[in-house]
Amino acid sequence: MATPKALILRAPGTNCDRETAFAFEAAGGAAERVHLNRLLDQPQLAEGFQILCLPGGFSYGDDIAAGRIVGSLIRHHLDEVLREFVDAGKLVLGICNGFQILLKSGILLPDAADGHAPATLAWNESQRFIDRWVHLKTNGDKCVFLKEIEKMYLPVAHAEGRFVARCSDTLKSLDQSGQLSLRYTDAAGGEAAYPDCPNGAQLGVAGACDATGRVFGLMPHPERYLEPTHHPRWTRGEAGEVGDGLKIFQNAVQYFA
Ligand SMILES: NC(=O)CC[C@H](N)C(=O)O
Repeated sequence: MATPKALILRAPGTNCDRETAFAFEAAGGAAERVHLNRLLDQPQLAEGFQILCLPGGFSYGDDIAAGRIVGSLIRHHLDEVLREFVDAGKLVLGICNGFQILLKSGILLPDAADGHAPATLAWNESQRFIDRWVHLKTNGDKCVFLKEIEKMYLPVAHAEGRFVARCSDTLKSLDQSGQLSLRYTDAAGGEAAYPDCPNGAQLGVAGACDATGRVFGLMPHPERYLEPTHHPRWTRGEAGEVGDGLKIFQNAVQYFA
């Protein structure tokens, strides 16, 4: 098949779109940055892409709540197009602000029958923006982006990253269905307390996927660790031969091989 193409959706305040396009290209794909207004104007543009990626940043200044404004625009104007995109077997990835948008739009976890979202990303328990590197482990094999990944070391940078489910039953059912696919750990791979879990997320959830495993959102930034020199202690020989984040983009591109 031709080289898979990723649509990198940017909005006012997005600031990781170039790095994310670079990551898809480094993984062997093609990428195009498309402004949200263009997609609102011409939703059929999405048809020419196999992957939709919502990159990190502060879309609309994180006003109201991080991801809320783009999430609402998607809900009201692009819901059908994105549902068709997913139903066609394509992939959707949301990184940090993108994960916030995916949850707030209802694209990742559809609203319950009463119209409420099953989960959200709330303010960090510390009430502060946290910028640090974290240890992660995958949970189950549902998520296509995490294929053959067991653990990763990646940076986080967010203020609203605390994964909270609506109630304990919802949390349990998401867990049982394997959708809570990425978790913070301590350096030894065990359960993470603050600051290994930077935000107080329930069950240490750092990333979650939809029921198909083809829509995935995560708080850490895989596009910030593609090359060994991105590692904070690479001069001490602590980096691997490739950055841990690259595999996520490779999995997405190779999904269409
Ligand atoms: N790095 C980002 O994407 C920023 C995330 C988000 N705007 C927050 O601070 O919660």
